[in-house]
Amino acid sequence: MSSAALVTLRGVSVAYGGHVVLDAVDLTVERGRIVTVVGPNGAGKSTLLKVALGLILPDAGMVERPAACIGYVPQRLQVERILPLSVRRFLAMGVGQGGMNSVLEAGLERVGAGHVLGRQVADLSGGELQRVLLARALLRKPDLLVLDEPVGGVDMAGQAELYDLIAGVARDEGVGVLMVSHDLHVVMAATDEVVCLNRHVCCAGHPETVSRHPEYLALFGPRVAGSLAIYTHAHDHGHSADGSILPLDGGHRHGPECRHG
Ligand SMILES: Nc1ncnc2c1ncn2[C@@H]1O[C@H](COP(=O)(O)OP(=O)(O)OP(=O)(O)O)[C@@H](O)[C@H]1O
Repeated sequence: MSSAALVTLRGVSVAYGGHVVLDAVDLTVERGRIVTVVGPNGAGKSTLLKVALGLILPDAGMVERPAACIGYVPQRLQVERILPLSVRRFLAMGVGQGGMNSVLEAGLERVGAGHVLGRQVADLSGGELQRVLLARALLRKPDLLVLDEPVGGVDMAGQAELYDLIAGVARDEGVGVLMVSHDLHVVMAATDEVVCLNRHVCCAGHPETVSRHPEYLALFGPRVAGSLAIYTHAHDHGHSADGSILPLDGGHRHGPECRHG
């Protein structure tokens, strides 16, 4: 495993009741890199993220997770709708010590949701909730962000803003990002590597290369795939010529509060 790796999966397989949903999957997320997993419904994308997070143990293969702190935005939040829980409290629970109002407010401002601090989580719109979840993940100051369709329910302008924010966090703070997305058009512009998953890894690599791969074309069709190239652009994430990136200092720390500094 490279010294910049935050999480590495090798030969990971998962089956539910004898039904294989992940088959010999390899994946690495390095510091400062954005890896986006695409694939049809039921392809195993969320399962893959949960394996990377350690929430599901694989039936075969291995997972190494040297990331010190992980921020996770799940696909769906299981909030008890009748449980009174303010956004302020919800964010404070996520960051533990140091959850001062001003810090929480700044965290919300960053994702364009400064106005919801005093609201109840249950009353948020879908797009507002996604922004709050992203703010909560970022407030932890993670070195690895795991995002399962992070902009679901967010309007188009907001989606582009949030993907820009995610790209900035990777570029400027060296955070590694593992993300699932259906927003293929938008996501291509904020991705270093695309992993096309359909139980197994069909193809993986630079967005433009993947968008021309026969297996990718077979899955998504030439119409979707053809339009992707328009949205791809080169990245300047400060990688060295051989693609290697800054090494990560070790340490393995989980739990609600992993804010550094
Ligand atoms: N706990 C579980 N028990 C049994 N089957 C499961 C379980 N979780 C997921 N599955 C099945 O595993 C397969 C992969 O599910 P997963 O949620 O990983 O797919 P996905 O690619 O994220 O799908 P989507 O794009 O629809 O969110 C699906 O067929 C799903 O029904």
